[in-house]
Amino acid sequence: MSTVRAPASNGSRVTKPLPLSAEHVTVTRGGKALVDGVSCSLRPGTVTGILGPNGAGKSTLLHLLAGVLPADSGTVLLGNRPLSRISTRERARSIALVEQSLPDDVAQPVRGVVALGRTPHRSLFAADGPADHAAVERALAAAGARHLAERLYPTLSGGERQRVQLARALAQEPEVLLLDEPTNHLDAAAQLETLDLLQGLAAEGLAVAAALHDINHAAASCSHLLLLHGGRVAAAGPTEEILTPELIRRVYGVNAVLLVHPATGRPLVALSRR
Ligand SMILES: Nc1ncnc2c1ncn2[C@@H]1O[C@H](COP(=O)(O)OP(=O)(O)OP(=O)(O)O)[C@@H](O)[C@H]1O
Repeated sequence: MSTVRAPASNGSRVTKPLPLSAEHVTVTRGGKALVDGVSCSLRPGTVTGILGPNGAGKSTLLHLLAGVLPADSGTVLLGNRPLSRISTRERARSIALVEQSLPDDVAQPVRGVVALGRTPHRSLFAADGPADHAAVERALAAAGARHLAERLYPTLSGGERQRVQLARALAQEPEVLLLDEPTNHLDAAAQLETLDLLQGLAAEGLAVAAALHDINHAAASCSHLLLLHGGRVAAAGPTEEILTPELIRRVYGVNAVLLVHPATGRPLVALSRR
């Protein structure tokens, strides 16, 4: 992937990025709370790792934060405005979501798929303008997908589709980037590149949150963690303050030894069943 070019690098954003926060949000299905009274805040300049075992509520929380799933109770706020009172189009100019399951029925060349990210910035029937083309090229480069631009999307591998969906989200030029398991499908080098990209985007002012299964990916690259367990917040805060063997044992039911990565100085977790 090439050097990060932040979505704001064209100078088009003049307003200060806004935090996205959830206040006591709950979603219930069939009498079960999938997300149960969760409060959290994603601040500009941070990368929050959303962790938790299978079924903990990570994807559901991301959908709530993206505004694609309404809460049964509680509120999601962009700045101080409830997301429920912001139009879909305006919301899509501020918040981008990269889903866990990647669409496979998009019979378009990759550049066209990435250009879908420009939809909220264009008037209804207008063609893409020079600013749209530039944003698409920047996004392709940042996501390491420029070499795929002429390919037909359905012919791509899972990892290649992952990069393209990330590029589509970047082309949206969001203030808040939400990702559901963004390192899924990716090889080791591409995983690290993606995590670096997320840190780079945060450094340039975005609020980034990613649901992750790899605790070491989160420990290495997230400034903040939100651990979910049974739909509730088990712990939240700066990574180095809250990541402890006790917390990992409580949430995942496995033993952990907390080390320091010899090359990066970041926390490194060695897991074992006993
Ligand atoms: N529409 C639904 N109706 C009933 N239960 C649902 C529905 N959608 C999700 N669930 C359940 O809600 C819980 C939380 O799901 P969610 O996908 O948010 O978890 P997750 O932490 O992202 O899991 P994973 O790590 O496996 O992707 C799971 O137990 C899931 O089976």
